[in-house]
Amino acid sequence: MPRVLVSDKLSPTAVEIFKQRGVEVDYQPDLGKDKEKLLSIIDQYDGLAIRSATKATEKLINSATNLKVIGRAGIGVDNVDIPAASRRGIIVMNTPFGNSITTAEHAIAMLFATARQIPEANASTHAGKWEKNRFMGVEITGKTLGLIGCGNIGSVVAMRAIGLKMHVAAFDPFLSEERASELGVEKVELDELFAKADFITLHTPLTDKTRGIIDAEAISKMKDGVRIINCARGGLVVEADLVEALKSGKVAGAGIDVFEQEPATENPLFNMPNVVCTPHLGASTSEAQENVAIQVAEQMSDYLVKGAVTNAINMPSISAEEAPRLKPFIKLAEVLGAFVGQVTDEAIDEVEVLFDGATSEMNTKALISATLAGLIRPQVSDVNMVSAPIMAKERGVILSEVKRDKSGVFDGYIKLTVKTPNKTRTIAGTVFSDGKPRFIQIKGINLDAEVGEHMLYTTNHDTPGFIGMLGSVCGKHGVNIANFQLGRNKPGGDAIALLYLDAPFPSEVLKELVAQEQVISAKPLRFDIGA
Ligand SMILES: NC(=O)c1ccc[n+]([C@@H]2O[C@H](COP(=O)([O-])OP(=O)(O)OC[C@H]3O[C@@H](n4cnc5c(N)ncnc54)[C@H](O)[C@@H]3O)[C@@H](O)[C@H]2O)c1
Ligand SMILES: O=C(O)[C@H](O)COP(=O)(O)O
Repeated sequence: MPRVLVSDKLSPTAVEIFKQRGVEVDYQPDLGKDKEKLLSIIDQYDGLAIRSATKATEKLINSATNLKVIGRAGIGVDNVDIPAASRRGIIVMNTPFGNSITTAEHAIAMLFATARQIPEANASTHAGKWEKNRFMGVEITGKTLGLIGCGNIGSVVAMRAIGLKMHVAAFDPFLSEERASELGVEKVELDELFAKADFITLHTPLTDKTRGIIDAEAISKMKDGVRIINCARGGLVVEADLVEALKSGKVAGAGIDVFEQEPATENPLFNMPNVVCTPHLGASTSEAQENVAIQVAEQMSDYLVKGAVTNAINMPSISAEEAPRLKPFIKLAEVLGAFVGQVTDEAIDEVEVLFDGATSEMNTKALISATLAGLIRPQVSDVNMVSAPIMAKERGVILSEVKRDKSGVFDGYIKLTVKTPNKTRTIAGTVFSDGKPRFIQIKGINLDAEVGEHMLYTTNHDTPGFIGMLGSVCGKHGVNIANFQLGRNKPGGDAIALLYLDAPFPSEVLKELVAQEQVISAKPLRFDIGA
């Protein structure tokens, strides 16, 4: 039974779902803060469920020798070293929608809080001061909200702000004009947003492009008395620059939920006038926490138990419905890759995967990942569908995908073409009704070969006596042949043989075989044909 560690606080519903779906679960909600303890036990788990407190660093990931999936109950995955996870073949999944409304509402709450200085007025009133003249606010009706990042959360913020009679100017390089007009926002460039916004709210991920997007220079382009809200990620706003702008009065207020360093127990923004701070509470409502906990537990269980992939950052999705149908084709794609990977001993320049007929309607991204995994595994054993595309890219492999309508007798098949500096190799295969992969063409030569764990592939001259010679060499050394497939391009031309064996082909027999005049090459192959 797969084992999952929950190392941050999650709704108890998640634990129930894991159990119901056949996953053993270890709920240790404070472990995320105890790096050393987490490091010492992480190798015991197949899955790790986290929020933002657990830092899935390269060190942790490299110690997680059994880990297959990291599930983030929330949106931001900047606390996970995704390249490190991908290199180790670990899927990273998040829950991209479960807390978006809640977070958008927090941003709107910050908008009001900074417009009317509600936290300070509240504290003053509780202190019995009745400072009615001290807290003069601003209306938000008719004001311009500058929205940086108009994705899931930004869009909800925009809709709420429009409902509050604000004008919304949005900067998001990936926002189309159609989507902008559908939302009723004005699509603008960043400098235009800075120039016209009375309030600015951030809703982008933290990336190299967005880090420090609000710094002293950006602030200098803003209206005097602007108010800035950050409920996305610490690091988007340069805190030291914001402090200076608040001191000078250029910025009239700020609502900050996320900080450069978290947990933020000390920060120059603390106790500044009209700076409203919350401890990364954007997603903290009972509704959102229930949503993300249920979703992450379902997604992780589906992956660990059924192989379904949903909302993965580093792997194409495979729905629970398509997983059973796709599984034999994933196996096919892997064995096609594995065949070429085992007969190739030089660098791979180009890979083309052709999907014919029914296979072209399938999840070809997942099938390509599986093909690449099979192709690379003979060189790098620790590779899977997650890490293979990255490894191929790192090695400069040019990848192309071709889809075409049914073109032959098979409902659908996959054909792999691999180019190396000196050779182009092709192999095609399909899945028969028994759910097992078959090789149907090698080097353009048709055949119908069942795929076995142990095989022998030979290329030879098409001359009489080859079959007898091969049979007698095998027989002499006790090599039992379960199945034997032959093919040739033309009489007397290039021929191939593919033998399905009961055991690995002995290396000493291989020497005897390749010494035969008719044999051009002989290569023992091994395929993982397990479930
Ligand atoms: N405070 C919290 O508790 C909390 C809760 C949930 C999410 N978040 C954070 O909110 C952020 C946004 O979440 P989302 O669900 O809306 O993500 P999303 O992916 O749906 O939207 C992000 C948007 O940012 C845009 N973007 C990317 N680079 C940009 C750039 N350089 N300039 C402008 N826009 C850019 C993208 O095109 C996208 O539309 C994430 O970083 C997430 O971690 C915080
Ligand atoms: O990215 C997110 O989903 C938020 O930052 C929420 O973080 P949390 O799960 O730690 O509250």
